Amino acid sequence: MRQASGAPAPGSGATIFALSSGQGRCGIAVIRTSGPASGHALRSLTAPRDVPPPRSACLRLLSDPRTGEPLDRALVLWFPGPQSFTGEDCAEFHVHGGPAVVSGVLQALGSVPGLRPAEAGEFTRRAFAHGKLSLTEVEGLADLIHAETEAQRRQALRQLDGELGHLCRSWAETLTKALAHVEAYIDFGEDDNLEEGVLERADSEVRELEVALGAHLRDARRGQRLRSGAHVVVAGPPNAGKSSLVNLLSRKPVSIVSPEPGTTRDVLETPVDLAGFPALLSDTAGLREGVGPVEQEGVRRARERLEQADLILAVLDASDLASPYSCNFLDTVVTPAGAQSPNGSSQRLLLVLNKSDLLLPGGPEPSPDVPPHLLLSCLTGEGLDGLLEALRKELAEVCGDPATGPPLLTRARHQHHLQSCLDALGLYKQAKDLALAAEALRVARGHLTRLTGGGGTEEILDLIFRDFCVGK
Ligand SMILES: Nc1nc2c(ncn2[C@@H]2O[C@H](COP(=O)(O)OP(=O)(O)OP(=O)(O)O)[C@@H](O)[C@H]2O)c(=O)[nH]1
Ligand SMILES: [K+]
Ligand SMILES: [Mg+2]
Repeated sequence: MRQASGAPAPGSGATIFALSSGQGRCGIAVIRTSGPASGHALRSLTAPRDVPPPRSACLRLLSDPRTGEPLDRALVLWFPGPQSFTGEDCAEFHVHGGPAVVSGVLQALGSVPGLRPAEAGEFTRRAFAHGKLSLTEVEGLADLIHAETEAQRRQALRQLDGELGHLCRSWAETLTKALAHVEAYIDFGEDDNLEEGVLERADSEVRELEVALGAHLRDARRGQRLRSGAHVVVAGPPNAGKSSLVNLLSRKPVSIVSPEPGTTRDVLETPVDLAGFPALLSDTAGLREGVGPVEQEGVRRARERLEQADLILAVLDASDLASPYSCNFLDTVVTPAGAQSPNGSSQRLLLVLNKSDLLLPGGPEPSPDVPPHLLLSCLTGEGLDGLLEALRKELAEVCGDPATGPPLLTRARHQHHLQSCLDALGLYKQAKDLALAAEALRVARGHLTRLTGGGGTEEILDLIFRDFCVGK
């Protein structure tokens, strides 16, 4: 059973209607209604004037109830509540997608007593209010509508399927059990009939939960990257072909390419779908010292951007590996990235040797002492498939792979509640008496419940539903 939210949908009672498919000329447009007058609206617009059997499409003539003027011949569907998306009586009109038909049907619906146009996200908000969707599922639905890459779509579908919600509810159950043990001890502590070791059991449940929450919080950055894009920074010495690579990966001429070293100076950012993952790709100035002030500023910005990168795409000219610029780049960027930092993490980096077309066919390996790398020619496109496959693997690490990994925390809100839950568990461990310990467990459980939407405040609901379009 899902948790129904405490908050009723604003204005529930009215029957709402909206165009649910996209705006503009299209083959079929879907208009839907939700609320108690849906059946009446169906009967008012259609001939014959009966509601069709539940959940099956029927062809009907639609006409304006005020004038009797025919509007369209359309498929209509009847979803009596509670077995509908919102949980209320719903009707759908699948009309021909011309603007005149759509506006005619919308105006006709507006003339039916008890009907009014829906606000943004109002259908979903009603579904939430009737316990059809939890808050994390609502967020999954919003993400699904906005998903632009395959990985985002998978992640959103998993969240819509309720995975994160299930996990939170199972964690909340663990806390309920621990709380029951503590309360039993408070009530019957002196009683001989009480099983041995109840408090120890509560302690060990809390410890296991702390480990699970900690692991998810460490993963939180990945879920957010998957929602908003990983930062991939293309860097290398001048003229290595960085801008050529950015243009190749983004499939458009984002950056100026020229034989002149020092062409790119500013950091140029472009959002791209990289092997199914969302990324923000940055082109940067070629790294070299001893040049004019403008280029030097470009180099400073490039270095700054490198520090913030989730993944560095390091580019060298395969035919120019022995040059001082190439050697310096290997020493100052590529080699340090491979080394582990004191906190155990290492900077992710893919090394690409570009301009492979300039190497002699069948010639020797360009440089056996260069760290692991991929060969590529931006000119001929050779090696691009291998690079995309390598990027897919790296980005699956950076963003988390929605095909296999645990459900990700995609929003700061999720992270906040899990962290607060963990903080409350810390208070449980320090509690000086059992009453305080029990209270800490209640606070911890409250955060898990709020994550899935139980007792959500109006402001949070407004924030989440604001992302939706009208008709959803
Ligand atoms: N033969 C060959 N030439 C390439 C290849 N990729 C890029 N070039 C050429 O190399 C030159 C430099 O390319 P850019 O993409 O401007 O290099 P960059 O690293 O962005 O250069 P800066 O912004 O000046 O640091 C241009 O003349 C490109 O046409 C390649 O795969 N093979
Ligand atoms: K150049
Ligand atoms: Mg460039």
